[in-house]
Amino acid sequence: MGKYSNKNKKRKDNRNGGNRHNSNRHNSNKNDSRDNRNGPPRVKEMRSDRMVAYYTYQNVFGHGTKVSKEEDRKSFLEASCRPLNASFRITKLATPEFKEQFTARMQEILGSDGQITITYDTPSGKAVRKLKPPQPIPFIENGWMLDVDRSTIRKNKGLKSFFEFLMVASDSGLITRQETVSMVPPVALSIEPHHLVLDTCAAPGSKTCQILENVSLGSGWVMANDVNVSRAHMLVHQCKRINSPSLVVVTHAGQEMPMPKTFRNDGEGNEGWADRVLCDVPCTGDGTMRKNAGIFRKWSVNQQNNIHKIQLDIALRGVRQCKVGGLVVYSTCSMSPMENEAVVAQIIRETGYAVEVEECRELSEKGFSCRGGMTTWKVMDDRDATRRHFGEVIEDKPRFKKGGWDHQERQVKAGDDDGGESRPAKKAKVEGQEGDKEDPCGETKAAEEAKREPKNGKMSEDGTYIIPVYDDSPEKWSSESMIADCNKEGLWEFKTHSDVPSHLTASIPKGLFPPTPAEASRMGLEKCMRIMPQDMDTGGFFVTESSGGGGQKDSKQHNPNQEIIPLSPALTSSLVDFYGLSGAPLSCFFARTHTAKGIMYLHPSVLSHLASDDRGQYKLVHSGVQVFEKNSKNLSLVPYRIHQDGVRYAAPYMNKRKIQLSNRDYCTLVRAGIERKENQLRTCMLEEATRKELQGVRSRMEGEMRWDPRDVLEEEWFGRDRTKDKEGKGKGEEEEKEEKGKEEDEEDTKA
Ligand SMILES: C[S@@+](CC[C@H](N)C(=O)[O-])C[C@H]1O[C@@H](n2cnc3c(N)ncnc32)[C@H](O)[C@@H]1O
Repeated sequence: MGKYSNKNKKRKDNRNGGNRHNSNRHNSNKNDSRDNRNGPPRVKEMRSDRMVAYYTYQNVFGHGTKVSKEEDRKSFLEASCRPLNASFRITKLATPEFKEQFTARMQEILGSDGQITITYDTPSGKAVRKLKPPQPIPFIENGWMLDVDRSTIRKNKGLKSFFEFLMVASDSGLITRQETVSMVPPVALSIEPHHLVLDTCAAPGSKTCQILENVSLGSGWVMANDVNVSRAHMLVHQCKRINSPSLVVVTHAGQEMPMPKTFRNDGEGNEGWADRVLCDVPCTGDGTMRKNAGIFRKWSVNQQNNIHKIQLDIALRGVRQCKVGGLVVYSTCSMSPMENEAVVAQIIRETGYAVEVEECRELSEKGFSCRGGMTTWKVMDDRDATRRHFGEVIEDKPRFKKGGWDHQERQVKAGDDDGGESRPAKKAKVEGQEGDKEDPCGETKAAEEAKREPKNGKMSEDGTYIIPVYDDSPEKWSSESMIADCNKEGLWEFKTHSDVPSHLTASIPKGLFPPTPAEASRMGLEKCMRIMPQDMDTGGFFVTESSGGGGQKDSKQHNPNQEIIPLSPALTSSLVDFYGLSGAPLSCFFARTHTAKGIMYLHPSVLSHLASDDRGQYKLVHSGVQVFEKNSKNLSLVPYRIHQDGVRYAAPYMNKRKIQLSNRDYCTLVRAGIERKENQLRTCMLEEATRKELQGVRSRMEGEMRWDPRDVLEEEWFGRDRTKDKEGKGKGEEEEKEEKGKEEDEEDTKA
């Protein structure tokens, strides 16, 4: 009881704005968490005074909405502290029947209003809430939003069957669990089936999948890139659910994406190759605070300033790859103008206004609610970050004097980072400036660390979190007061670029500053789309659609790393003979290694694009869909067998080794497979009834093919009679049984 009272007291303090700078705050949260094992649930405050002071002074609250800035800030704080509701899309590739059945089943499980209740923690113990039915997302085709967050779906017993149902549908590739705002950029790209699309920062790949669904049914294709090789493999894994030959995955720094010769800017042409380019760039991610509660604590202005340059370079390279007249979408999950409007403004400047911000009608016509972009903002520096890094500053006067840096004030005294010795600070090593410059994981360190914080998904909206309250009196909204609040949090403004001390000009370049009124009137930044958490009950997000392309010189080259190996004529003709392939696009079949373990199929126009890469610049991570697989087992009957991933690209051309299974027989095979897997059995150990059914299927298959698949295949490929072989070696009964079991295993796998 005592512990609980303390927490209540703390809550009260916080509500009154007390204890803001308590350095033990995070430790006490840890204790809360420990106490929670036996006592009442933990109460945690979601608060970043620095972040609120910064966005208040940036005029983010009240911008682009009819609501007053006070109300807007309140609803922002209220929404930010609530766990993010889960959402998903039924993919474009799903049949209308599936969509119908899926929706009906989902509604059956979740029921109408109030059928399912969930239990959650409040400061006074457990409480129960009725779940509202899932709602369609009006601006996303087949998009659905649930009335519960992901973590609760996973953990709540009442939602177990729904969770399992979702997982099965998701594993089958027919639905994609994806955050609502993350579905927006692919829609803004207005992709048509014939489009060639470049996704510059693609991992883990939810947007790539969405794009791929749109081009997979046409002649278009997607090049998905990510600088981080292991994340690029995650992307391959994610996209495997779609199994499309229209995807190629490469790994490059987005700002150095190679440009094949045909499209190179050699002074004559200025054309790019992509119809659509998505630059969903790495960012500080403060819009994801509803998923990553730690964002509140780790939030930093310097991270935003530092990441601006890389975002700009990736976007400029994306623009260069885009055909003139194509569309480039730039997006982040950050709310900061430094990572958003400032990048867009600089793209426009650097391309000599060749790029124009477009209005995205497709979204606005479908009830999509967002705010326009900002046309002006404040450039600030987190002075506390410098102090935190070096230890206490001896002379605690304003250090950034107009026109320069006061060297006297760079003396620091003993601090954690300095080994206890007083010495001059290391040059320009300010938090986030070096180490955080390019984070291979796609997020700044703060965003990464924030993920390790407790998720707010565990909490409910009804009081478990304390929503921070700020003084809303008119004088608190005056410029002076807002600046004072920022300064108190260590944030200092640079009015112009000439105020920036020389050691900070790398992280605070001229391009970070807002446009002049004349520039702003030409830039159209108000057509950018700012999504605040309170607008549509989502995360925070920023999207800009712009037209135009070209405008940048081609630069660096990469080492050749080709992985596309044409098949030998002998291998091709044996495949053609064996499977009776007729009319198949054989030139699109290739291997990735010289041992040709897998035979892949890639869309012809992707192949021709890669062929135009005369210098072998593309570093390929993945290309095409596997159609055949080398059969390496001892008892192999078929040197190359059909691979499940690419069966639909080979089957239409096969005139041999193909039979039509009845639905009943198909179900028998699947059921036997499940039974075998669940009980970890071999086929010969299955229930008698199942074995009999399987025998029936086998004889019907053999009847349809008019030969025993095993004997004929073995004779064809190995020129020997299997029965004689067995007799000749005089195998024992046990050995034969074992072998038969293995063969049956293989047969089942093939089926
Ligand atoms: C915001 S995430 C992209 C999310 C992705 N578009 C999706 O929908 O799943 C940013 C990605 O950019 C990658 N990245 C970071 N720096 C990069 C760079 N210089 N060039 C290309 N990709 C980069 C990161 O590895 C990360 O996967």
